[in-house]
Amino acid sequence: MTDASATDSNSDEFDFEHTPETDQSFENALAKARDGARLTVADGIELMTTGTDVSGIDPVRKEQVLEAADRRRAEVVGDDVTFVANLNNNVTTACNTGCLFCNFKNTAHQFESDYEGEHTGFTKTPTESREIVEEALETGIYEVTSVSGLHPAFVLNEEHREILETYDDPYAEADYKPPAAYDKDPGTYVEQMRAMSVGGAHLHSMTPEEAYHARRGTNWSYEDVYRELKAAGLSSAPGTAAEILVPEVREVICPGKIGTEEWVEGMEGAIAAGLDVTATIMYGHVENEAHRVMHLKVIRDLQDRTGGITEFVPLSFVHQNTPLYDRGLVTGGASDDEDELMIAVSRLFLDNVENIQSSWVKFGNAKSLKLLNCGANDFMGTILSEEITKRAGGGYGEYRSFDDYVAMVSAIGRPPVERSTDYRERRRIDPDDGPHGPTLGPRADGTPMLSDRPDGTGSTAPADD
Ligand SMILES: C[S@@+](CC[C@H](N)C(=O)[O-])C[C@H]1O[C@@H](n2cnc3c(N)ncnc32)[C@H](O)[C@@H]1O
Ligand SMILES: Nc1c(NC[C@H](O)[C@H](O)[C@H](O)CO)[nH]c(=O)[nH]c1=O
Ligand SMILES: N[C@@H](Cc1ccc(O)cc1)C(=O)O
Ligand code: SF4
Repeated sequence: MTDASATDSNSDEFDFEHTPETDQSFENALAKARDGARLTVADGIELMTTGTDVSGIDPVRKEQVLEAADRRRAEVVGDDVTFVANLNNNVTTACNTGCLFCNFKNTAHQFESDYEGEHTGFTKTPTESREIVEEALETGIYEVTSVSGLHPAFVLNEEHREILETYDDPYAEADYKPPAAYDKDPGTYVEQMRAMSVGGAHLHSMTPEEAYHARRGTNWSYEDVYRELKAAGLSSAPGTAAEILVPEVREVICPGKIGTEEWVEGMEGAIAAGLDVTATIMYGHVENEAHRVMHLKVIRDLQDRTGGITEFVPLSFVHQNTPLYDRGLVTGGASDDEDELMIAVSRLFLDNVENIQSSWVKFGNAKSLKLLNCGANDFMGTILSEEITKRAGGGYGEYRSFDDYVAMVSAIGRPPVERSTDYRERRRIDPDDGPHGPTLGPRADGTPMLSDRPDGTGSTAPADD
């Protein structure tokens, strides 16, 4: 068996049980993919590696996989390229979980009132979150995505706080410290949900990891927690915190995070509470292709059981400023070939998930457009602000206007389509009838976004590539 692993990491060091080796042949796997047959994990590994019988990525085979995925995309969702008018609002960077791929967080002790050093993190009160959303609503956005660090003062509600305060040593036992210990109070999760679900905006928030934090130290079910959040204004939940849903990889990159089974339990709880969810994979670090496909299997099984996943988002690891890179555990992120195959095999393997996203914040304009021809059909959203990728060293900017979107999508000959978060509402945009602005939200009247940004940057996307 040759080394078919293409990941730019020192993965030999990890001595993983799962390696990209199969008894299947690439040709068989490709034939099954072309026929629309359900793929096994072995099939997926063959496609992801372009065959475990060859070393590295075979360019001819890669094109065959991409073509099969592009064709499947056209059959399943047609040619439309969808995107959403949204705002990203991260509430706090305080977090003690210590994931080694993450440079978004700042350890929470730095936020304590008596801390004397400097740090670059932030916490927003519910009132501040509301003001940020209110201001963004004026640009026509109709979705707020909010993911945050697990601040020790964050609790679901006052009842949760009372339970945590009964512990002898709440910080050691349940990562809880009262707001009085900190410079700034993030309030409760319920208060933040109420604050951000203003003006008819769709609130997309509370990853399974955040939901875990919102029930820590209690025996509450994920479903009950998500019900409470939904009653406070939550509309759907992001399936991040997934990273790679294989225990031997999580042990290396995020030993402090919930495990694979608990992530699945969290997602099922959200769906049982009546929320749509998304699902993600964060790849291109220490994992190999077998892990990537095993992850896809976890997602496909979850979708078979629930039908609750609206989209799948492959997030390519941004390595520059992360502990994984600093400590020499990886030497870079995924290659272009790996990004293309990740999107294509997601499309082919996830036969029960309609929408596959190409994320410009991770790939930049040129590559994310290419990926729309490798199996992806969704092109993310305007976001207006971005901290996670930026702090990790990503350089593709923090927003795209509708004019940017229409220009980019038209340039590859596909129809630009504005969508709601749940994909139920759609509007095809006439590229010749500009300037373009969102129309689906309560305050979205078609006025172009970002024409009067306070920093004067206007609506031009950064020239990233
Ligand atoms: C930063 S966390 C915030 C929400 C919450 N703390 C959690 O972990 O679910 C959101 C996601 O960002 C992604 N992320 C973090 N650092 C990244 C990096 N360097 N490259 C790519 N994605 C990253 C991970 O997939 C992570 O689950
Ligand atoms: N809403 C989407 C985002 N938002 C930005 C993220 O919250 C985040 O900052 C970053 O992606 C961290 O991994 N990003 C997407 O890639 N896709 C979305 O739909
Ligand atoms: N990792 C990102 C990206 C993302 C957000 C929302 C999604 O539905 C999908 C992906 C986040 O946690 O915010
Ligand atoms: S990924 Fe989330 S949980 Fe992990 S350190 Fe970053 S903010 Fe904290």
